[in-house]
Amino acid sequence: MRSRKAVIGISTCRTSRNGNEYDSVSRYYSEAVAYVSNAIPLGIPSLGDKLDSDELLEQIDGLLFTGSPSNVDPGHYGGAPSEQGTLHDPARDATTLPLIQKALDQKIPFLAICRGFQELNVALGGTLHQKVQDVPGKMDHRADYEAPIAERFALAHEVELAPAGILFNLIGKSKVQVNSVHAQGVDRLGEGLLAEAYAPDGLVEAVSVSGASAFALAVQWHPEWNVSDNELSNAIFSAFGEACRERANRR
Ligand SMILES: N[C@@H](CCC(=O)NCCCC(=O)O)C(=O)O
Repeated sequence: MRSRKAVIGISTCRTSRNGNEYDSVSRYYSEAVAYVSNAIPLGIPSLGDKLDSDELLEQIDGLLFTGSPSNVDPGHYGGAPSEQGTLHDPARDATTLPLIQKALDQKIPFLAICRGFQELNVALGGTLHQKVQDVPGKMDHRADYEAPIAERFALAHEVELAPAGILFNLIGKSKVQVNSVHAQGVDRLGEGLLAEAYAPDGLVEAVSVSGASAFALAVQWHPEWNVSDNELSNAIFSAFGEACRERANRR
């Protein structure tokens, strides 16, 4: 019997333009899912508790939680109120934070990237530095938003992969270069999260979920960018796609 392609739900960001509101996702995530994970990408509207997530999760084989310029509202982790003018996305928070816990409970494979990595940490009770660059001893992990996108997502610093971790086992290397487009970062790790990679300043840059029954990996950097030209990025989306395909062919 022909093996069925997996369907992978992708988080969306609520954005406003010309008085209208959109649920949007960057094409780089959709393309990485379609071309490297070899799956069907499907945007999940940020409908919060109006989304029938139980019904949705019965019809998909994996979840991708994407990056976003917006910040997780610090109210979700007991953080101080954000600086005036900070971009938030309450519709996205209300959709992804409960969905992450359901994915873990229902053993649905997921990959979380940048904001998605931070959402996983918060969903499991962890906290965030709101401005990593202002934390003594930490690097500035931001990118220049005025620069062309290829510069914004260029490789920026090294990360060290945890020995015998998921990422190390994917490529058999202990150090790799990654891009860096974030101002927030993990402060206290959420319950059950295992550090998979560290930046030179000690910031946790990737995690997995201890005892997870399905693929559950989150990275602070952007493997969807130049996914085919980067060994680790390609391995991440390939392994994620395989995990989702296995679920698809069990369903
Ligand atoms: N806003 C958070 C999360 C950062 C993040 O997801 N960056 C990727 C942005 C991609 C894009 O510009 O579309 C933080 O600053 O840490």
